[in-house]
Amino acid sequence: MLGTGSAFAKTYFNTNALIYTDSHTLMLDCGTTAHQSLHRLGKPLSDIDAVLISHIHADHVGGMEELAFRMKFAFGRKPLLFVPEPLAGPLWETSLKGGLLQDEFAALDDYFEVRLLQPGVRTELIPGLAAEPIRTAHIPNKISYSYVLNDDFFYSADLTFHPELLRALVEERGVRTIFHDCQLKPPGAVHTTLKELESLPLHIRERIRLMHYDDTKPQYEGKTGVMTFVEQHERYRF
Ligand SMILES: Nc1ccn([C@@H]2O[C@@H]3COP(=O)(O)O[C@H]3[C@H]2O)c(=O)n1
Ligand SMILES: [Zn+2]
Ligand SMILES: [Zn+2]
Repeated sequence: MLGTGSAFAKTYFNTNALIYTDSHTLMLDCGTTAHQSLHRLGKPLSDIDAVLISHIHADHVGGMEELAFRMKFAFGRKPLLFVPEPLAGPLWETSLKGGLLQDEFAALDDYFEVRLLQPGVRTELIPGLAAEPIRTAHIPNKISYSYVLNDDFFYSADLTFHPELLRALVEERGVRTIFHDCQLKPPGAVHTTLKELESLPLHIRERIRLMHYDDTKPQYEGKTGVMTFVEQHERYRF
């Protein structure tokens, strides 16, 4: 995990991840703190082959301009950009265009090898990594996706509580691990609260790990039962 913090956490980097396969490295969300986190890890940006985006908030896409510029002008290449089709237009028009537009560079594919994903469709992104975007509720009328990775790992990104989805993932689809955003103190508003997650049955809770938490997280350590915290700069196998 490049980070496990909430959007405004100061002691944790943004909840972004590096996913390693045998041959590639993919970044899952590239927020404002992503490059600082990579630097802290001693991980060169040139090691990144691909990026996958969940939604347009700075803690998830705020590092995309730096990624695009450095890849293009420092390394002379275009990383793969996997993005659900409905998000591709808004990603350029409402987020990246302001910084990246210059005469001859006027679209996402001037900076990235763009691969459009279809919501609800499982696609192999790179050898050994398949992703299915699931449109999930975060902020009313905001396009936002969670991902099922390799059929048995669910990454919520930012999600308001959706117990039926979690139940279906576990009971019908055999998802074994859920990395879920967790707002420690209510109200959740645009995220899922710890209290909401604690209301789930044990067989679901025991698959959940908590991420996207605020700076008060140390006060909750050891108090979240079977749902333990995901830690930044730790590696997890799935
Ligand atoms: N309607 C909204 C919109 C945003 N927010 C806060 O801003 C953050 C943006 O990044 P996030 O990780 O989605 O978390 C959001 C809320 O903290 C919020 O609390 N209510
Ligand atoms: Zn967020
Ligand atoms: Zn968000």
